[in-house]
Amino acid sequence: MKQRLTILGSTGSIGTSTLDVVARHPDSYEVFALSAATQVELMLAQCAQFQPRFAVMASAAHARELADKLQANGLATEVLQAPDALEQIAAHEDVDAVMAAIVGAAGLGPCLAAARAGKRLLLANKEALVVGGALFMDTVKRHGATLLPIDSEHSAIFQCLPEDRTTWAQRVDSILLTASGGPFRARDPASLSQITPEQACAHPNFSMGRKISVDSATMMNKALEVIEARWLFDLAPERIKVVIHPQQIVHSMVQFNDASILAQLGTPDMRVPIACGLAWPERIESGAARLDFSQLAALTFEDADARRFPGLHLSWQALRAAEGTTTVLNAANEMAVDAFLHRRLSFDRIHAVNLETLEKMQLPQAPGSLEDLLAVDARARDCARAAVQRWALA
Ligand SMILES: NC(=O)C1=CN([C@@H]2O[C@H](COP(=O)(O)OP(=O)(O)OC[C@H]3O[C@@H](n4cnc5c(N)ncnc54)[C@H](OP(=O)(O)O)[C@@H]3O)[C@@H](O)[C@H]2O)C=CC1
Ligand SMILES: CC(=O)[C@@H](O)[C@H](O)COP(=O)(O)O
Ligand SMILES: [Mn+2]
Repeated sequence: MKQRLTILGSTGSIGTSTLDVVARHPDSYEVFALSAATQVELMLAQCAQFQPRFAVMASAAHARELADKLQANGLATEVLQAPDALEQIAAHEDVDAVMAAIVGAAGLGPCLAAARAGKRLLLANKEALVVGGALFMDTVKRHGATLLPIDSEHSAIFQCLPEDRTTWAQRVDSILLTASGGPFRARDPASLSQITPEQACAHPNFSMGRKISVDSATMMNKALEVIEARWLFDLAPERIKVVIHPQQIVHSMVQFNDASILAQLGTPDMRVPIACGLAWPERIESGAARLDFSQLAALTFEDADARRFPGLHLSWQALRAAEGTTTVLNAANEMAVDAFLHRRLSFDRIHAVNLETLEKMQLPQAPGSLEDLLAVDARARDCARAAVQRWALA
């Protein structure tokens, strides 16, 4: 029986890598539904190749445009419109697994819908878990969903941890998330105000979407990954460490209480964690190049300089603060990065917007529901929008 897949965000970097792996295994996987925001032409091409039952677009206009093109090409895929349709294709009774590859908090609703339906949830969309936190993990557990990390560091940790989750806490001292340090790791911090979106999106090892690429450059990606790891592996923040490893051959490590360290290595190619998530506990061909140790110059490791990467430490700070603070941090960062990408804010002020939003946002009570979380997210975005305007003019 083939695994029937919904791919949320199929036209993005993770989405297209997922379809690359799926196309290598036509006897094991079939595409049930795809989703995108605005890329109609790419979605049309994906529908022609994989013939999904449904395709979802973010707006009525893009949905109509896709429907017309599908009809003109004699393709039977039915077009639906987000946001309701995203939850529909994530939870559909004819779906076995959902690849969560939408960028940002926008992916939280469909992720929770997949979890409530007890699906195999392949999570790349780290912001959904950063915002959802305890509610996300409780929903997975309560409905018997299977949550598999796709983020390369968290996939590495998952591959190194013992299968028996009940004994992790006693055997694991800490986990070490590796980080590239981004494209400006060795650059003079005084010159960061001049950085352009194109420079910030030039990641040293991976070709990724624009938002995560900027996050890697500020190391806010690693801050989000610390929060993601806290929830995925139920670890206290102080047991989650970060080490800069520019080559990104070691994708992260687990430090056990007998001083052993287990690590997962490989070429920096997202098709490896994607294949791992699709096939787990089996393994399938990912298409990634094999690591040739004779060609490896050196594997180096260094501390993350708090001066150069002030955003990284906001993760542990937010995890120790009032519940909902990580939702505020994520919302502020999404707004600041979007302003930077649209040239309304300089690169070196992304952190200032995040800091100011955290300082100004009051959290009277813990957000206990999705509605509460979305309300905190919306208020934080309003607060961050004002901070962007202030810092853009300063
Ligand atoms: N890229 C990578 O290597 C890695 C990515 N991740 C995580 O995976 C997620 C996806 O990243 P990536 O693939 O790089 O992102 P991209 O920006 O490349 O793709 C995002 C996808 O989501 C769609 N989308 C964007 N906004 C919305 C919205 N508001 N509602 C519905 N769909 C939307 C896009 O549609 P459209 O194409 O039409 O704009 C696209 O299909 C992120 O959370 C990222 O942090 C984690 C590890 C590595
Ligand atoms: C491929 C992946 O998982 C990204 O999160 C990438 O690792 C970015 O890494 P840095 O944030 O360490 O540059
Ligand atoms: Mn990562």
